[in-house]
Amino acid sequence: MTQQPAPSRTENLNVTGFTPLVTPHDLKARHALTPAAEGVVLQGRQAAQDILHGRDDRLLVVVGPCSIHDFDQAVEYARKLAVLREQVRDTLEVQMRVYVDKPRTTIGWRGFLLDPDMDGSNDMNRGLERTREVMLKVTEMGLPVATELLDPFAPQYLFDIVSWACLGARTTESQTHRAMSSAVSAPMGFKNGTGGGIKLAVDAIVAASHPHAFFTIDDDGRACIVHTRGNPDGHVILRGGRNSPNYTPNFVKEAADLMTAAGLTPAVMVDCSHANSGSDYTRQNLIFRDVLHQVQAGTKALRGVMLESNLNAGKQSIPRDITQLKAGVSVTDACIAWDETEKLLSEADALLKGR
Ligand SMILES: O=C[C@H](O)[C@H](O)COP(=O)(O)O
Ligand SMILES: C=C(OP(=O)(O)O)C(=O)O
Repeated sequence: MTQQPAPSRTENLNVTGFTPLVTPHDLKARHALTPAAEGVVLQGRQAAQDILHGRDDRLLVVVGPCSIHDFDQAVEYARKLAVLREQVRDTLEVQMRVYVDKPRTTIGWRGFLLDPDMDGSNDMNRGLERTREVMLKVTEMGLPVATELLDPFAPQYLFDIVSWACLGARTTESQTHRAMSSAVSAPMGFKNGTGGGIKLAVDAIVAASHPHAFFTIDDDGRACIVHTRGNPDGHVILRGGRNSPNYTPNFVKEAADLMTAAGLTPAVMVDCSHANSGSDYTRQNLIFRDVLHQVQAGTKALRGVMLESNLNAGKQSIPRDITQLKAGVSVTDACIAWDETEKLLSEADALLKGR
């Protein structure tokens, strides 16, 4: 039940209501991590850590929809990706983008976690429930879950299921998000800023690798101070900037050099979408192939690649009547289709086997 704020002349002037949220404990009790799912989470984290620290020379591939908006379609995608993951596992560690909390340039739909009914009702209790269910389902198929860390309380509800996480271009410089990253149990990628700044991503990795204390909630939903150890598994994600893409060898070297200068093991992932593709999904394959050639040429710092992919290609705007949505098509950034995804990952596998 949403409650109106108490009348005051100085606070809550722009607040229209407070709705209680389920506690992390209750949600996890209803949708518990099974031993099989826990095994997948731990193996996914270990594989990503080994790749990022150079103990495993496979390529970490974070691939999947720009955003999840339909439970069944996400599961259908995961079913296909789980099969492909097994086929290419000698050369690629494939993890699925299960992105549910979307940062926006200005305004727009905020994702399955915050508005699962896509109608502005913002039923976040249902969003938490459905997100936990979909993440568990994907993991139980043997597929590690990769996601973006955005809402400050969301990790308490979901991150026991996450194998890899990242800070997006709009939050890499945020103190709150850097401190939150220091608590995350999974390896974390840090995107360069929307302006193209790579140094700020390296600064974020350094910040997140140190202990912090910050405001959050505990498992019982009580406000608390959390004290963290620091996250030792940070890496840079090059996603392009306002003025140019940044997937080419000179930018990969710049990122690696900045990491080395900061005392970090150089570890770089290239995002084939966003400003690297100029948001044109038909260009993702060009960037992906360029990354493969850099890896093949021996660029050790290049350890990962990200693709935005869905069942079907392109994107659609969200219609007023959501029953009119086209199945398997992104409602945020445009994605490559499943067939192209399968082709690109198989091609990468064949190429890297020949190394
Ligand atoms: O990946 C998604 C988008 O690039 C990011 O969330 C910003 O989206 P917007 O510019 O459509 O708001
Ligand atoms: C929002 C995303 O990317 P970026 O932060 O690079 O815009 C994303 O990967 O979904």
